[in-house]
Amino acid sequence: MEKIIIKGGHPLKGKVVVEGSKNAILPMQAAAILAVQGTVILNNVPPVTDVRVMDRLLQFLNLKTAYGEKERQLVINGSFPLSSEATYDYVGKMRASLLVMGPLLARTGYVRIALPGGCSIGARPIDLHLKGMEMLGASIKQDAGFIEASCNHLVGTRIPLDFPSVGATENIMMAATMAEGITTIENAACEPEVVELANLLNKMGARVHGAGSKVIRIQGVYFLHGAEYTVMPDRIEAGTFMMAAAITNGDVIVNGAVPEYSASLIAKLEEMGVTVIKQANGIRVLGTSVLLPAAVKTMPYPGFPTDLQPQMTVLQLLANGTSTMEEHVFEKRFMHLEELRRMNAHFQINGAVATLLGPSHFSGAEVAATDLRAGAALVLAGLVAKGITQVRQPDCLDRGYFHFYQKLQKLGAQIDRRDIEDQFKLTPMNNPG
Ligand SMILES: CC(=O)N[C@H]1[C@@H](OP(=O)(O)OP(=O)(O)OC[C@H]2O[C@@H](n3ccc(=O)[nH]c3=O)[C@H](O)[C@@H]2O)O[C@H](CO)[C@@H](O)[C@@H]1O
Ligand SMILES: C=C(OP(=O)(O)O)C(=O)O
Repeated sequence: MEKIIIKGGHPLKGKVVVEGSKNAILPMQAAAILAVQGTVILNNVPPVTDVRVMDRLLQFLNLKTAYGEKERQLVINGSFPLSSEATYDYVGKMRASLLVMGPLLARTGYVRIALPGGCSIGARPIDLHLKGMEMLGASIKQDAGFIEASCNHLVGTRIPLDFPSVGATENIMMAATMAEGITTIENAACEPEVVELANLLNKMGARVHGAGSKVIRIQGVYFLHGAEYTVMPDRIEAGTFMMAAAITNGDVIVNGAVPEYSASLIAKLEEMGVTVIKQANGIRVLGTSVLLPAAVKTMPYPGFPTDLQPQMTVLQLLANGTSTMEEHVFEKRFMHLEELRRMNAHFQINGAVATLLGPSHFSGAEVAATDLRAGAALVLAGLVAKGITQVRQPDCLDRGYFHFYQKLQKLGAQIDRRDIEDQFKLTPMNNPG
């Protein structure tokens, strides 16, 4: 069984380079479905698992994809007749597979996609995606674990979202690029990754206006073509390293981190006594021996990102006093805290609010990563824990971090990833003895 093993107590020092944003790349890969001519070339694409799963799904749909001549370059050619079915093999592995729905519907008029289930951070319904497709004129059927959407052609309309869902905004935006007339998405998600997708779509010939604001207006066009795009740096990876520097009382330059995208995190770090210096190509973070408590609420952008919530709770647990974390995006995103309890964390959870009773003195323990960011939080805790921490299910981290432990090693962390034999094995039921 693979584990990440960490010996805590080493301040991080040096420079780390941030990869391209996973959450920007995934919808861009899906957007390549819309290009009936030419290729979509994406630069700054790390080979994290989620990107590879989306790549396999595109191949399954009959797009031709390849890593390009340049490092971290992905080339996608969708100018072939496409298949329109995404099976549970893909959707079950990664919820973002749902992002092929809008583009496939726009391009082929039909899509059959397995229903994504809930996951370890929440139920994650897809009603807003479906409502958007329906309002554009698709008829939706649900049967045998699949959603089927079909249309003669899509027609632009006004689509108010009950919640500024990132995925629904992206899916509807992609579907609307080739709809007849104008689509207006109201209460749209304002995340930088949505802006990135709009920029790529516009390079492909779409007419998307207002991305990054609450109202996005899409004027439909007849067809989209290939384009080349360099993806923005991953603000969640950047934030994770900024917090790793802060908790270890380190001094780290996070190269590629964009202050504007990390503004809510920077504000909280400064409130907690951490020094944050904005530089030309990144952000330098200098830790402190005493972290101050803080109250944090996750919110859609530009609020504090839910994808940095588990990592932030580690800082709050270490702070000198009581902090609170309110999770307003996903209803089950405190599972990492139960794992941190094994490491001596003290907290109470009441619905969406976690009260973090600092200062916790972490002691190394064996813990399990329940999802990507939970895994990152456990590794961060391991960096400051007394003794050895072992994090099970490290493949969760591979979904969105490339060379995570190697980058920490380079910054001076005592960390490794090893295959350790499982001592507990049951004989299969059908083969007793
Ligand atoms: C691949 C990707 O970009 N993933 C990000 C994306 O996920 P994702 O796009 O899935 O997140 P959403 O913004 O859609 O979800 C936010 C909230 O809206 C709810 N909801 C969403 C859709 C819907 O049809 N109905 C509904 O109720 C969800 O259950 C959740 O409670 O944004 C999240 C919020 O910033 C991030 O944590 C994820 O890392
Ligand atoms: C929740 C995340 O991703 P996804 O939406 O793909 O599950 C994440 O990146 O933290």
